[in-house]
Amino acid sequence: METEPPVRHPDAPAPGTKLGQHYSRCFGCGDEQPGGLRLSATAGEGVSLVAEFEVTEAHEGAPGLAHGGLLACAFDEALGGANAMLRLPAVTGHLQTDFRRPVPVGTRLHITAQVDGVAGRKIYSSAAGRLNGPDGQLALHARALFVIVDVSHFTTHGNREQIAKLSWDQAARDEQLDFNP
Ligand SMILES: CCCCCCCCCC(=O)SCCNC(=O)CCNC(=O)[C@H](O)C(C)(C)COP(=O)(O)OP(=O)(O)OC[C@H]1O[C@@H](n2cnc3c(N)ncnc32)[C@H](O)[C@@H]1OP(=O)(O)O
Repeated sequence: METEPPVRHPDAPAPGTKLGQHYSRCFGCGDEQPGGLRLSATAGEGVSLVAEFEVTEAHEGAPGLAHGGLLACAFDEALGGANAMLRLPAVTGHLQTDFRRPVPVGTRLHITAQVDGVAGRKIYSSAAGRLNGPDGQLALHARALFVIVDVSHFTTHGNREQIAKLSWDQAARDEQLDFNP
């Protein structure tokens, strides 16, 4: 697949900027979602971000170990967040996760996510997850394809009332995402 290098949007949040939750009920980042991951993300260099979340008992699969599906969710969220550097609304088309090491409850999972290339509406991304910090043991690796969509994707298929409550302009002022409700 021929891709173009991703181009960081001139209005993308500066490296080091903490990205706010894009929707308070988002399972990945929202603070009003019981048992949610509450993943916090920071803009990285280029078209990338760094994200972290703490694995709790709410995220267990086997006793004391994270559920793989929830870990994949964290990667979906982090990889989706990297699209903020392009400032293009996009949804996950394909997500592939390699689970290399178990992730115990109490781990702070450190994720680096980046956009690798763009081909038309297709955004190709990858991410790595390490245990308890950027120098920790590699536990997961993921690749994803996001497809750029019009905002009408969300208003047509989603909850229009909830979407109307989102303050898109305020979000933009706060340098948060103004898409992917
Ligand atoms: C800080 C946080 C920031 C925000 C984080 C958000 C994280 C969460 C992100 C999500 O979880 S989004 C929710 C999960 N994803 C979805 O619900 C998407 C459901 N799927 C769809 O709505 C449609 O299938 C989709 C919009 C993805 C594509 O439909 P379209 O009719 O618009 O496009 P089309 O099917 O023509 O595909 C466009 C291109 O993408 C390709 N494509 C689409 N899906 C693909 C797929 N699954 N695998 C490979 N290629 C795929 C397709 O082949 C085509 O390639 P070409 O341009 O080369 O012809």
